[in-house]
Amino acid sequence: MTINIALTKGRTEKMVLPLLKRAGMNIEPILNKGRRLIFNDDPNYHVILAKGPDVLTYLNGGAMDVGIVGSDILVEQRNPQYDMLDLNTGRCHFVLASTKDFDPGLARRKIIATKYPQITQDYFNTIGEDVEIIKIEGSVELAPLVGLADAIVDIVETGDTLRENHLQVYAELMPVSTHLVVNKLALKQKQGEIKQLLLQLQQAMQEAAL
Ligand SMILES: Nc1ncnc2c1ncn2[C@@H]1O[C@H](COP(=O)(O)OP(=O)(O)OP(=O)(O)O)[C@@H](O)[C@H]1O
Ligand SMILES: O=P(O)(O)OC[C@H]1O[C@H](OP(=O)(O)OP(=O)(O)O)[C@H](O)[C@@H]1O
Repeated sequence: MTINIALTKGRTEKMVLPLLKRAGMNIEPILNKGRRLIFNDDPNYHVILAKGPDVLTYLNGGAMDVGIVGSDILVEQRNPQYDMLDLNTGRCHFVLASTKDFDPGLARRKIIATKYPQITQDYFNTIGEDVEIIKIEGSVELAPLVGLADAIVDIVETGDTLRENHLQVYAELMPVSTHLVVNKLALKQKQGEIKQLLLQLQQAMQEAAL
């Protein structure tokens, strides 16, 4: 049976494709995709390219069997499917960051800007602090610089974006990496095929580490 895979397009796609190739998938059509979004060339694997948050929507709706998506999105959306494998790519982490003059002990209720309101709420619940959260869609680093927020919760990889915008880290939250998730029903119906894919990916990861 064909496995239907929803792959997060953009950054995740670029990082994961070499691993999928190593695992035996023909990634040429995706590399030369133009504006195509569906790849049915291989009878074993059909691949769609979607935005990260939508990858889970396709899985939850039963339209896709397998999703390849960042753990940031899995945590933010409270992923109800099976988280089967950490693909060990897309490694970065969440931080609380702000300008150098930010006072973490500020007496009033802080305003925090983020693309990830749930993760931010969870963090401040854990440390027992009540904050106002403003949802931002991108370039979150702008918010404390222009006075929209006191601080941000965002992803950091190299730290270049923080550095070049004169922001600093005040707390490290949690690590992030790309994961493979499987729709619960699909795992029952296509158990053999999905286990085989997991095995191939694990082997490919081991080879890549050598
Ligand atoms: N700086 C980073 N370094 C490594 N991985 C990252 C970084 N930023 C985000 N990621 C991971 O890559 C996934 C996709 O990144 P992101 O949401 O930035 O999309 P994108 O491909 O840049 O496209 P767009 O910003 O247009 O939505 C995230 O869900 C996260 O898991
Ligand atoms: O530590 P760095 O290596 O600089 O990476 C961190 C940046 O990468 C992500 O943004 P992205 O490039 O996805 O753009 P966005 O602001 O539109 O989300 C993240 O939100 C940071 O802004």
